[in-house]
Amino acid sequence: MSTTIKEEKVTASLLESTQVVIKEALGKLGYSEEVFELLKEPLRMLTVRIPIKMDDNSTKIFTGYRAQHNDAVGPTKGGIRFHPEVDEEEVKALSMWMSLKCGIVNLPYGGGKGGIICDPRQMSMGELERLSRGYVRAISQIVGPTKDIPAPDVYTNSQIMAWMMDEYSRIREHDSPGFITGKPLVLGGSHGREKATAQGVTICIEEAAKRKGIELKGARIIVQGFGNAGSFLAKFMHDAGAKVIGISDAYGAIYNPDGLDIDYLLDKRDSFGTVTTLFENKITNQELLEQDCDILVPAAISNQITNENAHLIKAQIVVEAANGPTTLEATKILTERNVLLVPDVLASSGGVTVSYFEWVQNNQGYYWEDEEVQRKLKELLVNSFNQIYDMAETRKVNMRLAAYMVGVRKMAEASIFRGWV
Ligand SMILES: NC(=O)C1=CN([C@@H]2O[C@H](COP(=O)(O)OP(=O)(O)OC[C@H]3O[C@@H](n4cnc5c(N)ncnc54)[C@H](O)[C@@H]3O)[C@@H](O)[C@H]2O)C=CC1
Ligand SMILES: O=C(O)CCC(=O)C(=O)O
Repeated sequence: MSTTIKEEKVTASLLESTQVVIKEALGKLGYSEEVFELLKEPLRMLTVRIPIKMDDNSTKIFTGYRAQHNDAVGPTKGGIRFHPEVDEEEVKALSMWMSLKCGIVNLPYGGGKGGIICDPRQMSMGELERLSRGYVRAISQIVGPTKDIPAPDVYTNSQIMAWMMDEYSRIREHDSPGFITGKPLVLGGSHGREKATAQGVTICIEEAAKRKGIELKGARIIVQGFGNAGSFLAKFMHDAGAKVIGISDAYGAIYNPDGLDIDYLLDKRDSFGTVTTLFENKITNQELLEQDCDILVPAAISNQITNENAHLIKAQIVVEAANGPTTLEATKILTERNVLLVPDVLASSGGVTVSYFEWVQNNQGYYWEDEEVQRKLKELLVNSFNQIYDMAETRKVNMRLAAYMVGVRKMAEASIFRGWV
């Protein structure tokens, strides 16, 4: 019972704190209160109940959501999360962050996000397939290549995207690769999508390190989370000559000041990003965040750096690969302590950027080489980083507020031009 109350409190504050920063950003840019009223919540939120036949022949009803924040700029876009702690308020906040990411990288989208309350680690492949297909049937009226385009997020992957694409194509009675991104290459996926989030984080780390005068080669890095975002990032940092001294997953953290054997860990991790269960000598996720390092990358879940531990963070640079890992109070504390915080809506925008490239390729029916994807991604993210860093300097605001100011502008302008406010 007490866990439920705590979870509700935490997720409600994710939405509220997003609203606080959006309001401040719009105010700084001179937009009216009506614009805030429009943008403070998603335009649409669908709740669905999905009955699934389980392997033991029982029927289980799963609850899922799809939020569409604002489609003034274009169709909405954003991932689908399969996690036991998914809830409505969190999905709303996640859809709003997607709008900001698309604004920051200047993609022709608004933000969307979906989630199902479930624990895929406890489900068979058959159950997962039926749940993925059931979710698509339940939301099919409001999604589509020109309406709302889903993608992977926590505990979903290219196989789940493939089932969902197949189900949508059957409903519409024509092949619809542009309905969803993050697909396997053979089904119209893009080169580079799997590693895109980590690639974007890497670009942000490189830029932030330059600003802080830190040499990446030899820099000590801690990464919380060893899934899609965290594990690729650990590999990229290791390959760049940095020393990855700590990583974690949902079951704990491992730490070695001399550096971890990243290739071994990558080889041993499972498809849910679990690897620490193989080790006895562990520390907790919270202890990991407080270890001495140069660069800290939260790449797992929200609300990890709070007013309780922000003053204990030793890193000079914090780059948010996860959505919402740092609370507003903690953002203030880190900024006052002169830690360079690269906010989620910028740092994790590499995923949706390459998802956009995938959708463009699906629409054209013409596919790009990996190098082209890498070049275009780098160009966009370096430009976005510079824009936000300069905004923070010239307007004397923290990096999160600067990112919201850059991210919200196009959506506000498009809503005004459409005559919505
Ligand atoms: N996959 C993508 O393209 C994108 C992901 N993100 C964000 O990055 C973060 C990680 O996502 P993915 O790597 O895709 O997920 P994933 O499902 O591949 O991996 C999740 C990782 O987080 C760990 N984890 C789960 N619960 C945890 C807990 N309570 N404490 C510590 N670790 C925990 C898991 O063990 C696993 O290592 C999420 O916040 C997600 O929203 C952001 C942008 C794009
Ligand atoms: O790739 C996408 O479209 C969305 C990725 C996502 O859900 C995120 O950036 O949080």
